[in-house]
Amino acid sequence: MYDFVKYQALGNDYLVIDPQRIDLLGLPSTAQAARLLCDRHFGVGADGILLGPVGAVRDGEPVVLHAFNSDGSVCGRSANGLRIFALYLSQYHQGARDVLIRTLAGDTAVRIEDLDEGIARVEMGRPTFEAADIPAQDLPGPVVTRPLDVAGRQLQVTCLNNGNPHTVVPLPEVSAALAHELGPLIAGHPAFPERTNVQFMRVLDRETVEIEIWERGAGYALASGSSACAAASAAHALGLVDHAVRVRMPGGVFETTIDAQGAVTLSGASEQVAAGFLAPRLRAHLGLPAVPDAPATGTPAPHTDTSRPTARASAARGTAA
Ligand SMILES: N[C@H](CCC[C@H](N)C(=O)O)C(=O)O
Repeated sequence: MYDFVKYQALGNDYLVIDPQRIDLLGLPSTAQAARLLCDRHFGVGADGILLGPVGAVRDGEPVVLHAFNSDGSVCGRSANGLRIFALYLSQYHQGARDVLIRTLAGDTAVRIEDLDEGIARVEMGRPTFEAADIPAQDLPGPVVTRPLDVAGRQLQVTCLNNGNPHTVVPLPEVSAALAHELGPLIAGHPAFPERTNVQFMRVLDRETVEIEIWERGAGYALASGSSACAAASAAHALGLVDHAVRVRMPGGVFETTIDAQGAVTLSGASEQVAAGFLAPRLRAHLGLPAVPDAPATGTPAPHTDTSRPTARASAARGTAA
């Protein structure tokens, strides 16, 4: 069993860690350990960690997943994380094509549509725009087109919660520079007591939006599943798009659908990019016990896992375009 398996979905990367191998929740500081593992200079590097399955996997019962952002904070529900975790289950745990995953934000159904291409669909349900549920304060709910002062600029924002909080800022032009400039100010704005993910959105036509993302707890992101869903939901609530919305991000394109009740699904590819072991010194630094099959000096350990992954998303960038 590996210490971690790394996946990416349009450039949004996650480490999947089996708690039986690395008991992150049992460490004195889970947040600190998650932060170090996600650190791109001193650790392995990722936008977040998917820790699961937590507890036994039983037929007919949801599989429990805990997720962390790269700053060590807890991530309620990650749409890419769920799709990646479903793929991981099918590659390493003989998971079914349809799986129900239990997150802190509730149970979510994921279907693997094409294992070879790594394509999975996640049912994100109906978001809430109510201020109390986002949570957002001093923005009377529903928070649709409300003014928000950000560093002397008055922006019109639409906020929602689809498992985690999002603030969508429709603008005539969006850019990575703008996301870096305003993203952290909105994510940490006092109006959002639990912080917020931020999407700067340009609506291109009734089926297409373009977003730049600043993720709560992870910063600038090339793509994000729940952000794509949030942008589609906000554009739909504003009457700017119809029921099938293509969301373009720097990392590529996701397809979303919104049903008559407002429930959102997202489909797209993800792929495994690496699997490996932590060096013994890093394990020790994290407070983890040594394991017999980890490579001691950087020499790869013999591969003992027979369930070799088969799925690869071909040309993940722009696959769903
Ligand atoms: N990348 C994730 C979203 C992470 C959300 C996280 N930043 C939080 O709000 O805790 C996704 O694909 O949905």
